[in-house]
Amino acid sequence: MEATVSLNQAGDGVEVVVLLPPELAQPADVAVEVVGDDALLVQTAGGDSLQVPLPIAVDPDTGSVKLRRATGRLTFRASAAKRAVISATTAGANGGSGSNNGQQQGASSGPPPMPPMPVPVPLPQESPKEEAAGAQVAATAPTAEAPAQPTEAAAVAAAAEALAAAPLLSSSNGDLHGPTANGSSHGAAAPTPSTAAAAAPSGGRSGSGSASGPAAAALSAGPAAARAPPLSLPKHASAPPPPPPRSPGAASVGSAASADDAALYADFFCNSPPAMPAGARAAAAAEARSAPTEGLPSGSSSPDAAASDAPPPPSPAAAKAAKLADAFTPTDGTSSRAAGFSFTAPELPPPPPLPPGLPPTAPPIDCRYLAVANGLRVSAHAPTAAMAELLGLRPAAPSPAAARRQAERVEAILGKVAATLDAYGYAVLDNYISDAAILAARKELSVMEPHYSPGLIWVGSEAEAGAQIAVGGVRGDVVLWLDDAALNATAFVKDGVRRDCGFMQLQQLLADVDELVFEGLRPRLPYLAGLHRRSDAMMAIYPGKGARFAKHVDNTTGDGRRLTVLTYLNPGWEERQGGALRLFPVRQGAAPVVDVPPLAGRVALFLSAEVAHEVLPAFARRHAVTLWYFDAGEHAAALTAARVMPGASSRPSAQAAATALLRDLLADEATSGIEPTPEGCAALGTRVAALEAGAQQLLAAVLGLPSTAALVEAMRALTPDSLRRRREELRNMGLGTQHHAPDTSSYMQQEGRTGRVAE
Ligand SMILES: O=C(O)CCC(=O)C(=O)O
Ligand SMILES: [Fe+2]
Repeated sequence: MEATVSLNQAGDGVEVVVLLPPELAQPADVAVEVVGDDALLVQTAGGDSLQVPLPIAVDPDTGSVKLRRATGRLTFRASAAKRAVISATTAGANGGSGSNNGQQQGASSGPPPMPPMPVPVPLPQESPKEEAAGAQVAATAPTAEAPAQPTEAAAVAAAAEALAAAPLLSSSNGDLHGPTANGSSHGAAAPTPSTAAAAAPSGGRSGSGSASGPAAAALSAGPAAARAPPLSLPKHASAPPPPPPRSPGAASVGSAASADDAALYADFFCNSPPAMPAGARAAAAAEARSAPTEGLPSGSSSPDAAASDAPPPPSPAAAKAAKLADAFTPTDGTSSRAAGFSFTAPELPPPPPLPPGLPPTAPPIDCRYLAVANGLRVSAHAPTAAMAELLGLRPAAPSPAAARRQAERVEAILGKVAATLDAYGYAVLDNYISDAAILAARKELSVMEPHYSPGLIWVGSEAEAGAQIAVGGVRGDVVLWLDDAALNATAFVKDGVRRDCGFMQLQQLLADVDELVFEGLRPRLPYLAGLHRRSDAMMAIYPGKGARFAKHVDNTTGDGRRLTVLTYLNPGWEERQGGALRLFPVRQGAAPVVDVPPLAGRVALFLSAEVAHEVLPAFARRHAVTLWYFDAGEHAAALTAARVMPGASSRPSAQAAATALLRDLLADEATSGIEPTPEGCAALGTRVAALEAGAQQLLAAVLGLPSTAALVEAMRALTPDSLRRRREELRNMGLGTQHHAPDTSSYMQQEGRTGRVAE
């Protein structure tokens, strides 16, 4: 890449022309960030990067960058509000030559600026959210097409207008650092049966489930300032404005990048700090300093303190130690879990009512600002980024003022997410994963798609007893469990054929979600204080054709899962394609049904034991990643219970026989071998009576019967009607049934009974 730079006529903007590599397909592949106060960092998803020094100092929060795909042209503008500052700085920086001359100033190597070429380029079929990106950037600051808007109202209006116009844009004015400025090392989860055989784990990353490779660590080594003190959740004060009345039926959360939410953009991108007068800011800073900081690891400081005192950054070893300590120590909370891991499943308190003043449906929260950091880290995995680092092309840490603003902005977004989850029991985050990261992860997964298997549901009356079976009418997806070994594999073997694979981008995506949960939310919400690990990643594809997942609650038996987190990987998803996640919130005063379309980059969070949900029929291929985060105490109790399970029923043959029978018993009438006729029921009774004892024990436990004798008797007494009813119940899986096995994998492994395909 090459760049030239020139000041515009008014002196409040800079035009940067970057020649992009010809193979660059779309603007989503380019991330641009203001670094320090006077440089742009341009990075492609392929790992190329270029630092462009600017002839003027600018404010990273109020500048914007625009990219035209057709011409590979970038325009950088500083906001009108900053003009005075810019002029003054420019005068100093350029020896008083002034900035209104329009002449080329800080040109680096490369050809002269290209004239604008308004050649539209057709969008690719699966286009990422270009419209949203366009609106976003336009809302950030004035551009050549949208002149400076001095007031908040005007900025909001510009945002709304831009949403309608949606030019071809993609860029970011963002923060190099994620929510807490590091790659997470959490998520080293117990293995779960994986359908992919991880044939050749990569040596360099052995033993680590973390996605934070060396390059990522280098890129994300930011100020610890991003770690904010726990929030006292502003349930009333931060209430977003009520949404406009909606048509009856389920509320739909739409997208945070819609005109309805222009206020959010204004909040985060137009009028972000420093909006407070200097005096008020100082007072707020003093107040923040005196505020209690419990929950913070020792040695960390508030954003303000970090910014003004600029403490030296901790050594990498110290930072790693602090992070590990933080990861495994509950950071807050009043229950016994705060002191360690209790071994009794904690009772969740009854859900509180929705605080007054909040809209019945939680508005989606725009997290693009955080996604910028994610996008940059994704590209950091490429070797060229490491090379840039070595050559000193990477910018130094941002200035203290810029770091403080970044931390404040991150804090505001995370605070909003925590407050929303707290108030509603669910939250929807938009644009948390960048388009580039989504596309990259999908590409990595595409090689595995033939190896997804039908999703299983867990049936059983207790956490420790039951079976996993596939019942298409209940759950129509196919899934691929990716554990640490699979995520680190470089090849897999299936049917004797070896194929290369690699999941760097996916690992980064998972690390970003882990970071959100463990470092963004756990310290802020007492009932998440005990989160200690998460499940393996469950990749799911609903193949279209109306595939769905019936209504259910994820954790009804105290299996340890506290938070369910879904990430959607569907560029260009349209509402008419269905496939919305339908939530059934239970908070008094909240909308009882909320539909969440599976838009790319969207992350939906909800409390696993509280919020029933289903996937509405999907009429296009729908990709999702599901992660469950475990509460340490409840999880330990569930694992202990699984370990003391009696022996006979745990034999593989017993499990297989019970599963086969259950599948027949509960499957669609069309696909089951058991007819709902008197003859069919009689045959069933005979079949159950002939099963091995272990299988009978399992079935009895699954169906909630006290003994194997009771099971045989119940099966003999089954009538066509009661069989139909039982099937119907399962299809409308309600609160009494869970569909995922509790994480008993350590037990399963001891017994050598993992479901792993070892080829
Ligand atoms: O994909 C979704 O939106 C939800 C899937 C789900 O409920 C589950 O896997 O438990
Ligand atoms: Fe679920």
